[in-house]
Amino acid sequence: MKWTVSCLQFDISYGNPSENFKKAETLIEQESRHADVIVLPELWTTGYDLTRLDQLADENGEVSEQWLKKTAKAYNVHLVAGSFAVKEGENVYNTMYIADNSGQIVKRYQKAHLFQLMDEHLHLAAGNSDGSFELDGVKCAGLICYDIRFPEWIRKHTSQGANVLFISAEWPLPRLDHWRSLLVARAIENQCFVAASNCTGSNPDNEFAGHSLIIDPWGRILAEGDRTEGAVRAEIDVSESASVRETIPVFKDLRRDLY
Ligand SMILES: O=C(O)CCC(=O)C(=O)O
Repeated sequence: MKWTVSCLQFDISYGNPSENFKKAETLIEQESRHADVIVLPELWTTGYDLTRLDQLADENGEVSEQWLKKTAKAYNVHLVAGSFAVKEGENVYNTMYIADNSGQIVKRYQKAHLFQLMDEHLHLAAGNSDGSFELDGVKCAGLICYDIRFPEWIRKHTSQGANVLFISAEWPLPRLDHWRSLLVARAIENQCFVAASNCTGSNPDNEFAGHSLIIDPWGRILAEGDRTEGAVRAEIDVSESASVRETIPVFKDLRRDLY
């Protein structure tokens, strides 16, 4: 399977979902002329407006899901739609949605690792299930930002067969070097594609790094953004993941008896 994958990066308007929906839809409309799969950043409708998240969060994901189904179908594109603040009962979850190009929602993943440095644990609840899904018969996983610092969590998904990892983030500029190194490492050690979308711009507390990345299973960077808004796009041949896994059989050589 060959896909053209586009990671969108943009400056999120803080606490302003209607503005962000407009911006995302303009970019999706443009990029859907080229891409089979479009990836969006983390919490892109609200930004990190955590103290107001209780009011801004989407009750049971109703608005997000409706928007997603309509948009994926209208532009005939698979959407790894980044994450949304979704309220369920008393809790707000940092929730990623994936829809296929017919407008069906194929996955909902709630961020498992909350980032204490940005107070996520004070405003959000952590998810307890994994991010594995399939698109066009390709095994994939969708994970969020801080999750990439947990190689065991990523390995769980690639051990289940994921050949493509999609990452949505609001990764701050001061740790841009970590972002790049961790993503390249996750691609090399898991012998899979990584397509990672990160927002640009800033909010009252942070500047964000942009630098969305698409990396192949050998760890080569196929496309990388800078800090300007737009799309970072590359064609990927998903079968390359299996051939790298044959060349260096890391998964066969895992010592599951030792660790
Ligand atoms: O791990 C990091 O340095 C950044 C993580 C982060 O910003 C997040 O998970 O939202």
